[in-house]
Amino acid sequence: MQKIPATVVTGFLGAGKTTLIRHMLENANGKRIALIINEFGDLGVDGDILKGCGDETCTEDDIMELSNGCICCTVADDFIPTMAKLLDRDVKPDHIVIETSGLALPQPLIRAFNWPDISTKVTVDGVVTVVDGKAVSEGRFAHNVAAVDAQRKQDDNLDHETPLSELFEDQIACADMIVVNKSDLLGDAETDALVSKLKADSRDGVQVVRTSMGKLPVDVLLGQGIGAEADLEARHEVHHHHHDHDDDHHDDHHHAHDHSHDDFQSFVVTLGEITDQKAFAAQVADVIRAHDILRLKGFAAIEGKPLRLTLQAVGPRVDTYYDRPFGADPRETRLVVIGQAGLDQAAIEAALQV
Ligand SMILES: Nc1nc2c(ncn2[C@@H]2O[C@H](COP(=O)(O)OP(=O)(O)OP(=O)(O)O)[C@@H](O)[C@H]2O)c(=O)[nH]1
Repeated sequence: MQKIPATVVTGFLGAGKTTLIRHMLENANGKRIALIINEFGDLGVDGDILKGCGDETCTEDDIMELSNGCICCTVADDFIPTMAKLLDRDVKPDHIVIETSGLALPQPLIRAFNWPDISTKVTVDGVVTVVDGKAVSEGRFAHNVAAVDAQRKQDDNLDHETPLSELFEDQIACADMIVVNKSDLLGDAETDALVSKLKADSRDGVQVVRTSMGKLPVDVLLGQGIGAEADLEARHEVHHHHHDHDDDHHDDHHHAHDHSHDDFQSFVVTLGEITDQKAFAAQVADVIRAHDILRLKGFAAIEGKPLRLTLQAVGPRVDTYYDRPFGADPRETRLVVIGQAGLDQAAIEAALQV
């Protein structure tokens, strides 16, 4: 049986998690997504917002709420039974998305995926950390710090002393993908600076993407294939020494401008038959690295092979396997390339030629 992939979405109150999840549900292309939401008392209205989205592929039954506070302290009482219920259903979800409050460390939640009944059925596809680009670049980390503190006080299991900056570091340390949201409130230069800083502060290979209103293509958000539960060691808290941001933000005017262009772009590259499968996979990995491509996937026609070679790349990790004969499809190589807007399509096409 194939394991169901689960994506963990974390980030402070107001970073844009619910907005991102809603966008994902509205663009799920028939993928059946189940949601587990970690609500905090009265403050959370996410469940209601999401239930109101009315998407056929995500009915009310597909949304489960955890209401006992801090997810990492209630794993055994709340999270595991909820997960077990979800996995017992006749119609299994294609993907599970777990929205956490972002105040608890994500690490204990990921560890829970190693529990006996869970580990054979689900795998952590990836941890997505949503950040409020505006608040982080101003050194505040959350839009409404008082609201975050109030949320914290509601739960006795959470320590009330750790500064937000440290909780933020833990979210970054645990992330497989960092979404810099609210880029509409930042200038391009500020967004660039934040993206570079977060790339430098995160583990190797972590994708940092920018967007606004959580408009991340579902193909970029889901299907990272990380298997985070087997990779806990890499997610230990890192204690970076952040420089003080205090000097950076007297310049407080909003650079809100209209990003009429999309944040992401995708195009198809068509090639002929490939002679050397291994060399081609290596070439694809090089192109992905050189051009910061987020996803690349498709089918390749390999000389002398009747089956199509499926190619799936997340960042520079390229997976290949033969799936089925070409049948009526033309024997050619077709690859979909997905990245942030501004990809150099001509250069990428040229670099993929064999
Ligand atoms: N300007 C701007 N506002 C945004 C963006 N994304 C979300 N918002 C707004 O920010 C507020 C918080 O967004 P949510 O999606 O509810 O944030 P959240 O992380 O789910 O917060 P909680 O679920 O309450 O923890 C909402 O009013 C959103 O409309 C963005 O990219 N730009």
